[in-house]
Amino acid sequence: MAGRIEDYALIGDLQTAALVGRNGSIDWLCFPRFDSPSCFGALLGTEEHGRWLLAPVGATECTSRSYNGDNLVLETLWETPTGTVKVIDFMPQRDATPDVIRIVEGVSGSVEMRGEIQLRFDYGRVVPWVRRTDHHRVAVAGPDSVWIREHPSIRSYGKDFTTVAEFTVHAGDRIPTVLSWLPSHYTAPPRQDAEKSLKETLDGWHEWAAKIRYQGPYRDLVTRSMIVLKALTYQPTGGIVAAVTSSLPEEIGGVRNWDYRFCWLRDSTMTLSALVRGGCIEEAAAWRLWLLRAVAGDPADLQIMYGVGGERRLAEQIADWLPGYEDSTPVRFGNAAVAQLQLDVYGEVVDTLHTALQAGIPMERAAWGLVKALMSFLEDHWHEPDEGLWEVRGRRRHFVHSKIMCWVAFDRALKMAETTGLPAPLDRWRTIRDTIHKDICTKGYNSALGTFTQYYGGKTLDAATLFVATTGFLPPDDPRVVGTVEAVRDHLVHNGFVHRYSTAAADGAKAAVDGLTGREGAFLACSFWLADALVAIGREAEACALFEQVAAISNDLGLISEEWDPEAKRQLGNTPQAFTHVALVNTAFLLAQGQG
Ligand SMILES: OC[C@H]1O[C@H](O[C@H]2O[C@H](CO)[C@@H](O)[C@H](O)[C@H]2O)[C@H](O)[C@@H](O)[C@@H]1O
Repeated sequence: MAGRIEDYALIGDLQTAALVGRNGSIDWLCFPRFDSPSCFGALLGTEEHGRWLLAPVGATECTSRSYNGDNLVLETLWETPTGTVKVIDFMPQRDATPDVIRIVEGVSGSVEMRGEIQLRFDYGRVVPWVRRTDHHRVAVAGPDSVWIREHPSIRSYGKDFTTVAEFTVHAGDRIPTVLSWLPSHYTAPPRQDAEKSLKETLDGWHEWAAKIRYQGPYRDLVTRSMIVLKALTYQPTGGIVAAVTSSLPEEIGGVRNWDYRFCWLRDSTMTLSALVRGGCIEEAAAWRLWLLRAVAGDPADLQIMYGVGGERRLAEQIADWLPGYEDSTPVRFGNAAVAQLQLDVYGEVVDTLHTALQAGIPMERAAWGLVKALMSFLEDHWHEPDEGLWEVRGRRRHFVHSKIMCWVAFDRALKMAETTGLPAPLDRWRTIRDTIHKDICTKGYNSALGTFTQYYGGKTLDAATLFVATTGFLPPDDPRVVGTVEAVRDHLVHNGFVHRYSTAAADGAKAAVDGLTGREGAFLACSFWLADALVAIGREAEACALFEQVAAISNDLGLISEEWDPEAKRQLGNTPQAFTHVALVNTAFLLAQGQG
């Protein structure tokens, strides 16, 4: 059975990632890309769906674990009655093949170790044929092959479609196992020197993390979040995935299970802004090139998300052979939200291009051409109902947040045109910006309730309306802004955590606004957004207390998923999620500014 979501550690090579449990089991790994089918999928089922256990014989949980500094090299320690052992897990920067390397280090005494490698390709469905060569065990099925190279001191044998390894580690020993993926028609992968790879991996992360500039009281949290955001970046293209997992539930046992291994324009633009804020400029330049390639074509065909290579077809499928995380079904691969209209993404893209310009990345012609094409599309469509940033699966509505972000798109496009002198229909854009503003203030604000609402004419709330306080849409001391911040704080907070909206049916409707059954946890990014809004309206102390309370639920390694169950007190949803880590970084920077 899979562990709790917060039990998992992340290792990755900037093209894919693996999750390692506190019991020493790698329960999630997709080769060769983030969005490839898994070969270890126990996270969404049982060990029969693939995993790699490496732990002392009879051990359940480790004694402690940590990253070896500002990197993704995981060190898991077990203290046993006969001795102490450390397992060092990492994925080296990609060369010819993607690899996972596990080095067992004897710290004191001697410890009996056991490894169990159960490879199950195609999301746990395919049991490969395994054979032995001179130096490897090779597992092959269909397009995939995995090559396992063990240290000579490891005795391994096949049993019940599992490669079992048994060995003793003594103080001072370092015993590596290297697992590499190759397309199945290739011959053996190049031989990896595990210790050399470890040093290169540590050096690579050290060099990258040295760029991070944050001066404030939350250094460790911010640095870990920035490393997570970097790990979610697909290095060959600059695309950024929303999380490394699929179908970790937003409600245990519920249906709200989605695949996040894609590049949402919303999530990736927010990630970019956080990376730029933290001093990582190169990633912004790479992402902009990714964006220009991904969206090339008719602006009317712009999608709200793409594959890491810019792929457009991300069809949603149900994996009915997988029992799901703690029986949460259906398990989905692909994401039907790809076909939705979400008008906010225009604002997020243009806002991020504006942030990049302010950070010194010049606006070249192709990027400005994109801005103009986006604005031209938005001119004709801003007034339409859409599915909004929460990607509702109910009917389209005039979501207030979507409209605010349309206003942001025109506002930032104008700012860029004004500062660069680039050609633009300035008067027309100003007129539309002001028309949108008036539309929102007339139809999206409920004066009886004293707050902006979730959608035009409704009475329900939405934490995304907090953006009225932080985008410059209205001055922060405007009573409508203060009223909205207070309404969210008073009505969407449960046990100290902010829900994005209510999942109960309201406004006389039979179904919930999101069209889904069940409920969900508190959406963690929204708690940080509330903290940002509190800072905007001058309530720093309240913001700081909220930030610290929310940040405290990150796991022992500083990782956070999408949601939090405020009653069961456990993480929910896909992990680690860019949205949450981005929001944490932004709030930490904001609070540091106030304290500086
Ligand atoms: O709540 C229903 C929707 O949930 C997912 O979307 C959420 O995650 C996205 C990626 O982080 C984020 O951009 C979005 O704002 C969130 O609501 C799911 O991907 C959707 O298919 C689903 O309808």
